[in-house]
Amino acid sequence: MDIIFHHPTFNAQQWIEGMQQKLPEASVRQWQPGDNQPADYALVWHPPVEMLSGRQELKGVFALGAGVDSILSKLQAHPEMLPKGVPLFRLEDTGMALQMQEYAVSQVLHWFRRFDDYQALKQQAKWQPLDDYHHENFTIGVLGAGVLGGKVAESLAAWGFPVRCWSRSKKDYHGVTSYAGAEQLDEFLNGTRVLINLLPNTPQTVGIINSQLLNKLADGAYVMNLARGVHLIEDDLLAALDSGKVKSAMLDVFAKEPLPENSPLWKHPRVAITPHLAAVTRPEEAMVYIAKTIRQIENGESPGGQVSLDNGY
Ligand SMILES: NC(=O)C1=CN([C@@H]2O[C@H](COP(=O)(O)OP(=O)(O)OC[C@H]3O[C@@H](n4cnc5c(N)ncnc54)[C@H](OP(=O)(O)O)[C@@H]3O)[C@@H](O)[C@H]2O)C=CC1
Ligand SMILES: O=C(O)C(=O)CO
Repeated sequence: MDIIFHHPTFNAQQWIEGMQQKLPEASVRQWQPGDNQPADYALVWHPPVEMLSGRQELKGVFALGAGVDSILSKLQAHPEMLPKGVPLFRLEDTGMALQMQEYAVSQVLHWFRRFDDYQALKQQAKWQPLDDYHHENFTIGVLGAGVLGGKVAESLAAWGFPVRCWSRSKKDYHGVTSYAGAEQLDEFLNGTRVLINLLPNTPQTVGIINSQLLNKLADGAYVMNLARGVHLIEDDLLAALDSGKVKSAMLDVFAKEPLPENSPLWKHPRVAITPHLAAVTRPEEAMVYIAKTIRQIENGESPGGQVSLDNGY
């Protein structure tokens, strides 16, 4: 079995040795330009077109992340990159759900306990107890209720918040009210105080967090974007912050990354920023998952994690 690997920043040696150890029968190599020797599987992130083009012999391509938008958009321009019938897999959880839970829970508690307000008061050397917020007025809405969104929603429900989620199909997550489809989006938004985005980037979800949507949230809402920058119209968020409709935002992803130095988001006192690291690929967990999936394919089983090219995620 031959496996080729390409990632612009990961330590290739670590991946080659790790995969080799998990699949001793495999021969794993870092793909180099000009290498068109046969391969059974490809592990990739931002793959060059020529790495995958015409490789009809592949039994599977593994994206080394959860979101496959960058690969799918490249495929639009270069359909030959994924020969017909070759399945594309992505990482399902592999340690990312826990990271997303840590990120979301810590920030929700930060807002709920009004640490943002106390930080602002501290700047003015003001000792001033504020009114408590109450769980019943702190409804959390998670846009996108898949592998990551579902777990984030459940972890917040465990803290006693009313939690709802929105997805294409109905869900049955513990302590979480499920809304599904475009026809239930308004109902989902109505009363949502904290909006957390964990949708995939698809033609249906681009620009979904815009002024129309923000205006449907509860007054003084909070917005957390953990999915993709293109989901959020940054100017609309800034307008909603300035009008007071949105009280604060925590953003991990941006329309342009790295976020340009002249972006007004950097200086906004009620916007917090992290550089796209809400959940990163954990090599060990990812390799265990990929090796397990390869074994399932080799045994003629149908593994999970296959991307639907029709749905775009
Ligand atoms: N900031 C970061 O560091 C990271 C960001 N991400 C981002 O998080 C995203 C989510 O990951 P993951 O949870 O694994 O993805 P999943 O595919 O498991 O979940 C996607 C969810 O979105 C829902 N959805 C998709 N399209 C629509 C639509 N048009 N209307 C309503 N709901 C929709 C799906 O509904 P249904 O369940 O019904 O299909 C599903 O619940 C990734 O695509 C990636 O962009 C991921 C990792 C790290
Ligand atoms: O896995 C993903 O989709 C990511 O965004 C990782 O940073």
